[in-house]
Amino acid sequence: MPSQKRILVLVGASGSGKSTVSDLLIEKGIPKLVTSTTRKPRPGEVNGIHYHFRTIEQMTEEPFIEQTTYASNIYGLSVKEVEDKLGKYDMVHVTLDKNGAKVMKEQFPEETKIIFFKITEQEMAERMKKRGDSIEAIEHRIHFSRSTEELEPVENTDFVVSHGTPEEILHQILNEFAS
Ligand SMILES: Nc1nc2c(ncn2[C@@H]2O[C@H](COP(=O)(O)OP(=O)(O)O)[C@@H](O)[C@H]2O)c(=O)[nH]1
Ligand SMILES: Nc1ncnc2c1ncn2[C@@H]1O[C@H](COP(=O)(O)OP(=O)(O)O)[C@@H](O)[C@H]1O
Repeated sequence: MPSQKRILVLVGASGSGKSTVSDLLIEKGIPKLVTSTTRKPRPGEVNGIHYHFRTIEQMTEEPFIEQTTYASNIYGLSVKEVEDKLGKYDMVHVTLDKNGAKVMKEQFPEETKIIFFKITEQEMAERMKKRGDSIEAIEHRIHFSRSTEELEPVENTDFVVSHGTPEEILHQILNEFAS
């Protein structure tokens, strides 16, 4: 029998709107798989809600489905997070880079739906500026996304979102996957 469970994987460059849409999905009752990172919290980010903020040592202390290094920080999705939330809910979402999306498609081929947030380099810079990122952080991220072709859709993308307000994008996603 086909699995009824769904994992919506949000992928896109820095500033493409993943976190904004993630917050709206949570409001709609579609919980987030909270990943772990060694990155420092941004203003307003809460430990356990936006990320589990960890030291490098702590990233070796539990099993992970996958880990990636992105712009000099380590990120990872723990086995516990997936087991706990997928056990409780039919649909969850998670924000990952392209490496993480690939692993999820391999590990959970039936459940995983990859949603790619398309954005131009100019929009990316403007959005990060609006979010309050420093010039150094913006330049570092842009350089990184050029070198990793992050602005190009990832392999096995199921759905591409590009234009619209965060609310419009939310509705596109719900129409596609929550009906
Ligand atoms: N593979 C993988 N990627 C992650 C994980 N957690 C977050 N990411 C991705 O890491 C990248 C950097 O995230 P973040 O530092 O929050 O920066 P942002 O994209 O500017 O919001 C984004 O592409 C996230 O989707 C994870 O556990 N595994
Ligand atoms: N669809 C959108 N249109 C215009 N601005 C947006 C949109 N989505 C997000 N933003 C703004 O762009 C900035 C970066 O968004 P964010 O969700 O933090 O991106 P990401 O998580 O992909 O790095 C924020 O200031 C946010 O308010």
